[in-house]
Amino acid sequence: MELNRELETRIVEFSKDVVVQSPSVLQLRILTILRQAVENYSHQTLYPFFHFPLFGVIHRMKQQSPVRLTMVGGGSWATALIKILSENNVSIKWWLRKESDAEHIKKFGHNPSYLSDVQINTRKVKVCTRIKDAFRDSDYIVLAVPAAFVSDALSGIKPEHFAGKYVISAIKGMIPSANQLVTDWVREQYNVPASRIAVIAGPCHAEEVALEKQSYLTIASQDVACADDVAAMLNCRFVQATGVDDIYGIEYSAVMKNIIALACGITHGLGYGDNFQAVLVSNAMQEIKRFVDAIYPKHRDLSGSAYLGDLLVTAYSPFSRNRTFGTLIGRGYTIQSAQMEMNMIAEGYYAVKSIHEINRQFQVRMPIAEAVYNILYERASPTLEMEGVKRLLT
Ligand SMILES: NC(=O)C1=CN([C@@H]2O[C@H](COP(=O)(O)OP(=O)(O)OC[C@H]3O[C@@H](n4cnc5c(N)ncnc54)[C@H](OP(=O)(O)O)[C@@H]3O)[C@@H](O)[C@H]2O)C=CC1
Ligand SMILES: O=C(CO)COP(=O)(O)O
Repeated sequence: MELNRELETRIVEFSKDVVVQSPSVLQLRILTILRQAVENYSHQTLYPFFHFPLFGVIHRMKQQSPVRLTMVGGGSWATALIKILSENNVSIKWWLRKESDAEHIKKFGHNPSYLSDVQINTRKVKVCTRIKDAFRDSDYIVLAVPAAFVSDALSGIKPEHFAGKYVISAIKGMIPSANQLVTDWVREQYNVPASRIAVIAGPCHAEEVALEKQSYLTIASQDVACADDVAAMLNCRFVQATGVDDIYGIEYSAVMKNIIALACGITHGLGYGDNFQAVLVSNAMQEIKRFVDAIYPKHRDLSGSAYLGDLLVTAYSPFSRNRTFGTLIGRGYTIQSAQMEMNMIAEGYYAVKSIHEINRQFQVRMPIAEAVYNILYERASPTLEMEGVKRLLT
C-alpha cells in the first residue's frame, strides 16, 4: 500500500509537468521513478505495476529517443562528463570555443588539448563552435567552463534561448564580476526557474574518470526529481550518482574546498608535512561549516561525500589544480608564473576574492581562507600568513 501511494504521488506530481516537457525528458523522469521503485521494493510488491501500460511505452522510448543535451566547455571536466554521458542514451552537442579543437575531435575522436586519451563517441557527440547552434533542440544545458569564463562562453545567448531547458552547472566556482554562485547568476541573467537548475558535485577528478576509476557524484537541485533525472543520466559502469536537494550548501562547499586546497598546497610547498595538513583540513571543515551555515542555514551533514569527500580529494590528490597552484605559490612562484606553469584553471584563485567580499556582510571567522586571500591578493608572505594560521589550529 505504501508503494501504491508513493508511486501514485510521484506520477501525479510528474504529470503536472507533462505539458512543458519534451518526450526525452518525460522518458527520463518516468525511468527515474521506476528505477527507484525497483531499487526500493520487492518484485512481489511491484508486480501489479508491470501491467501498467507505460512500462511498454517507456521501453520503446528508451530504445528510440535519447536525451538531448548540450555541453558548454572544452576543458578536462567537460571531456570527462562527455565520456560518462556517452555511456547512456544521451545525444550530445558539444560546444568548444576553438575551431581547431572541434575539427580535431571530428576527425580523430579525441580532444587534443585535455584528456587526449579519452575516446569520443562521434556517433553520439556532435561538436560545434557556434553557441546558438549548440543550444538548439536541447533539453539540458551543462555548463562546464571555469566560472570566470561562463559569460564569455554564453555570449549572444539570451533568456529565450534557455526557455524550457534544464541547466546543470558542473562548475565549482563563483562568477567573479558578480560574486555570485553560478546557479544564482543563471537564474537571474536568463530567468531559468530554480526547479530547472541542478549542480554536479562530489569528489571526482576528470583524470580518474578518463581511467574509468570508480567514482561518485552528487547531483543537487531544489527539485529532487530534477536532480534524480540528472543522476540517471550520469549513472554508469564506473560512476554512481545520487540526487539531493541542498543545492546552495553543496555549491558553496565546493567553492570553499578549492580555497582550502590552495591552503594545503601552499603549506605543502612551504615544507609542512602530513601531520600538519591533517589538522589544517579538519580545522578547515569547521570553517566551511561556519560559512555555509551562516550563508544558507539548513540542517545538513557535512560529513557526506559532496562536502567532506570533495574537500579531501581536492586537498590531497596530485590531480588537484587548486592544490598544485597552491604548491607553486608556497615554493615561491609568482601568481603569473604559477598560472603559466599550469595548463588548467584553479577556481579557488578567483573564489577566494568573492568569498572575502561576501564575508564582509556575514563576518564569519575564516582564518584559513583569509590567509589565502592575503597571500594571493594582498601580496602577503606565505610563510608569515601560514605561521599565523599555525597558531590558531587546534
Ligand atoms: N577537472 C576536474 O576534475 C573537475 C573540474 N570541475 C570544475 O569544472 C569547471 C571547468 O574546469 P576544467 O574543465 O577542469 O577546466 P580546464 O582548466 O581543464 O579547462 C578550461 C576550459 O575553459 C576554457 N576557457 C578558457 N578561457 C576561456 C574564455 N575566455 N572563454 C571561454 N572558455 C574559456 C578553455 O578553453 P581553451 O582550451 O580553448 O583555452 C577550457 O575549455 C571548473 O569550475 C572546475 O572547478 C569540477 C569537477 C572536477
Ligand atoms: O573538484 C574537483 C574534484 O572533485 C577538482 O578540483 P581541482 O579543480 O582542484 O582539480
